[in-house]
Amino acid sequence: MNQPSLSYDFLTATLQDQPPVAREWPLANGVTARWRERGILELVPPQLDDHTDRVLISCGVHGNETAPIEVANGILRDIEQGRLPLAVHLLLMFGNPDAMQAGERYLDYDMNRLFNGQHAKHPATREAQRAAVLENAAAAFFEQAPNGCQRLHYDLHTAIRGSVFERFAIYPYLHERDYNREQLCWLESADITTVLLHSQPAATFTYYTSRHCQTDALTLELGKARPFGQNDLSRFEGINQALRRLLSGQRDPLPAFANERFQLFRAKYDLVKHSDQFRLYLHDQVENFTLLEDGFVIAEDQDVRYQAHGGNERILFPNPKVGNGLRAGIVIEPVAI
Ligand SMILES: O=C(O)CCC(=O)N[C@@H](CCC(=O)O)C(=O)O
Ligand SMILES: [Zn+2]
Repeated sequence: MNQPSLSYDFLTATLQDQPPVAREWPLANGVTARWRERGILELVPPQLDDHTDRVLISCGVHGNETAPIEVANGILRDIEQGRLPLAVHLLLMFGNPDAMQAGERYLDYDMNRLFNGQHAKHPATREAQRAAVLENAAAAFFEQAPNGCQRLHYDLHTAIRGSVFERFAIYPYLHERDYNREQLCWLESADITTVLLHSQPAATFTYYTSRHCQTDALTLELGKARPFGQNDLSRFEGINQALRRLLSGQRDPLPAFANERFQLFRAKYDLVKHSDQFRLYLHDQVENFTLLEDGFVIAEDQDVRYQAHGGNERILFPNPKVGNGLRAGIVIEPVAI
């Protein structure tokens, strides 16, 4: 890749594993680009001080979730060409380039189950090595953040199934920290009002940066996963415009948080696939957030039976094809904060 043509070429260069000729080069409007690793680019704004916010945008952690990659790449192109000013310190990551190239969720192991140190348990997989690279790059980026600045991480995904609520966010488990209502209102400005609040630590990228880099981190599920070129990007305009406002320093005042404007859910428990005997009693067309009738047997695995209670529970990410020991779905219930 040569210096002057960054944006679309950065995606192409990432896919083809071609590093740029220089590690640092200037873009329009006084922005500096720094190549960190394959698929990891830091953009330094022209005005940098102790209050400049740090924003990590990651996408392609699952290689077949292409719409967020196209959105991020469009933003990158507009910063490069001077159509979008940059007012934050930005780290952009294309998560799993080899899986993106192959059009697959992952090659050896689901990378979003390998953060928070879990990569050490699967050292032979390509995703473990990449997860360690992403963790280190994120940690280095946020370690250098001055005390007074906001640390934000948005990990952009699309889901395997259709969804009762087309777009939703996932808040990683916060331990003793409280939910950031401003972040929830920012989501609303991106047309996302459905949020799952996780109830336990996880090996996801957002849990890692939230816990270890003190970020306000959210996994965003922005629609259904489709191959490159087959996305209707008009359905992603909410997040596209919200990210552009954030990056360019347009901070319009947001209305105060109120539970009534959101559909909030908490994760009650995971359906875990313990063995090859795991049977899921939901057909492939069942959408995310489908209500589960009281008493319905959701899944069975040898002597374990997962059964719905109360009629208020819903199912999220049901997937019987995951590896043994992994989450094959989440049972959730409504909550207010
Ligand atoms: O559609 C699916 O079944 C999975 C979509 C997806 O990749 N979701 C993320 C959610 C991460 C989280 O629970 O915080 C994942 O499964 O990694
Ligand atoms: Zn995903």
